Amino acid sequence: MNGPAPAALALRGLVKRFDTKIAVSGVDLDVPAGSFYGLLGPNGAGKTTSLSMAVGLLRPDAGSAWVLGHDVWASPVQAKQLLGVMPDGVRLFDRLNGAELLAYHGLLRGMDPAVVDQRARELLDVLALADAGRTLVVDYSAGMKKKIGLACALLHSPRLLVLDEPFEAVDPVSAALIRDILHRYVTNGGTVIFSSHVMEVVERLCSHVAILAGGTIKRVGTIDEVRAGRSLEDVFVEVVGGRTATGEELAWL
Ligand SMILES: Nc1ncnc2c1ncn2[C@@H]1O[C@H](COP(=O)(O)OP(=O)(O)OP(=O)(O)O)[C@@H](O)[C@H]1O
Repeated sequence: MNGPAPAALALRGLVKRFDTKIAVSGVDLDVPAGSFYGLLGPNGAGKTTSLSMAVGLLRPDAGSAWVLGHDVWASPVQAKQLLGVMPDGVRLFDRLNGAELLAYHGLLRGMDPAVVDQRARELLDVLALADAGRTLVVDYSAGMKKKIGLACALLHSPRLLVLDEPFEAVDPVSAALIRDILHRYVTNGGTVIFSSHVMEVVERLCSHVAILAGGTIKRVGTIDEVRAGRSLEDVFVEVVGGRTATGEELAWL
């Protein structure tokens, strides 16, 4: 291939409107291959909407998304082969147990059943889900659902992982486990982008960060570029704009 290697994920002019609400209003982003990318933003910033459009789960009103040079909407099969996704909320076939869910994912992707079986066992073991045995995913705790979602995203060994709030509702031990797995994945050449509200997680893990607020990217770059000698939290609060209680409110409380 000539020219520079394509970004692992490139977003151009993504727009999404829900009725009168403009959730995302022109998001451009380049996630370099091999980066660990944090997408920070307050509640309602448009993180889930942007990531859903980026991976082919939600059709944009305008704009486009490419995964390693493949247009997600024009060439979905090529793009999705390279992509592992952990969506927000529970979009899992949850009337299956963990092993069945992974088998189902693997077979949907056309993987060799023996490979699926071996990888599923390893993933359940590493993510400490093997003990859940025949428990249905619907009966998993919130943290266990995050972990089985991550296992589904990793099963086919994708080049790019897109994770919506992977650390939410996860206990510290499981969070450390997920961090280790993602760190190893990036060290071995993978690329991760994940959304979060948690500065420390992003500051600790990520090489790059984008701050999204009100449906647009407000800051973007390497962690050091965005921090510019300050804490990420200070930059975030400045960008997003804080609201402080004056003491007048909630006087009845
Ligand atoms: N299906 C929908 N219908 C109507 N409005 C929606 C829909 N999905 C999202 N929105 C609105 O779009 C905006 C962005 O939502 P989004 O879920 O992308 O934010 P977010 O940054 O992921 O927030 P959070 O951190 O709280 O998960 C919000 O105002 C939300 O109410």
